[in-house]
Amino acid sequence: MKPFCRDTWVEVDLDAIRANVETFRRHIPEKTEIMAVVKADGYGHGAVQVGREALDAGADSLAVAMLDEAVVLRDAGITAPILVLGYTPPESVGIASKRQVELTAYSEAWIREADRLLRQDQLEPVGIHVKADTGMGRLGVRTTDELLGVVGALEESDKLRWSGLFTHYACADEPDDTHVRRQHEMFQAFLQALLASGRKLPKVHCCNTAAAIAHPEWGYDTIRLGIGLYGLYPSPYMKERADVSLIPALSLKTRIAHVKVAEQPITVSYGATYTTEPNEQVATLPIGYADGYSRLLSNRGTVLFEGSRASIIGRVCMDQTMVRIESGEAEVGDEVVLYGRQGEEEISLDEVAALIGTINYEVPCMLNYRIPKVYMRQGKECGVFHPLFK
Ligand SMILES: Cc1ncc(COP(=O)(O)O)cc1O
Repeated sequence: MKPFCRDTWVEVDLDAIRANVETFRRHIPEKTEIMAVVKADGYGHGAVQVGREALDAGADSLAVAMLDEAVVLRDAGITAPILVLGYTPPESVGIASKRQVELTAYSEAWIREADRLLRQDQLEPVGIHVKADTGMGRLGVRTTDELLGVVGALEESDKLRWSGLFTHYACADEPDDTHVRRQHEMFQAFLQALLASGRKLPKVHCCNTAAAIAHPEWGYDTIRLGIGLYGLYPSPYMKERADVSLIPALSLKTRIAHVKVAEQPITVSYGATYTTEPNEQVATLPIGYADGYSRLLSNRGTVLFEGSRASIIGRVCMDQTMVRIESGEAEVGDEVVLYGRQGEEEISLDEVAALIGTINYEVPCMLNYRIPKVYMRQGKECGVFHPLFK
């Protein structure tokens, strides 16, 4: 008995996750570790399941965006090092201490407040990765003086351990490498300033997927592997370079809920924006924009039925989508692929992203709590997780 009642599901191929980790393991220097980035519920693939698979496949640590995501991983029994990449309010530092999760910091005031709270509550020390803003314009120290001030404040605290130093590249996935090289030079200058001050460096990291592909020699102590872990390339340019061969891990599937043949023309969906030709086969699929399947695909997207494309007709609804079956006889219960492969055909996340005017990162992240995740290994189901029932 399936643990879910609507025949729409995400399928995650854990063999692909494993293969992608192994691909990057071979691509980067032997001394460089892999930090698997599983924020945003594993880019929509399931943070716990993907995190476990990545660690088992050779990743050394995990990274998330916020402390809450780290707590979910700890509650699931994951004991590997976890770094929170984003901002954590200082009043939450006690949770990081109790769950032994490392945090990102870049402000002296934050360091001093976090130190005060940890001392006040007599809690265990917390590992801190100092972030440098070398050109992302998001979080981080921007000058050597700021950096030395933050590191100095950490050294004065016996409740905060200086565990890392990192930066994030804004344009590593672009053909023109001027910006990323300028960022890397600035990061190297920060490292030199710290060494010149007589300090030993903690764990140093700067590479996201794109930088890891294009500049594996910049790996330092670890890369932060996000989109590549899921078998997706950071940009069309990076896909063309093809320095590494990645296997997409996610498919989105459903089963036909209703079929009709419109002998006479009928209009389809809200706004009656589509009128059928005589005798068109119209199938209704139990998925809509409330699942994170974009309404921008209305009258534009396609799905796969019996290995062929079927066009989305009319507007994508909150819970349902209609398609025109172009070949074959559709029946209720027949499987349809919305993202992924069926036979020789494939609807990639890159294609869907281009259709709706975004990047491949966003497409799986949009899929939400209403869609259960089915995990596959060697072509067989090995687990199901339904956020609705957790
Ligand atoms: C700070 C930080 N680091 C790393 C990543 C992963 O990037 P990719 O998904 O492009 O690999 C994201 C991020 O926000």
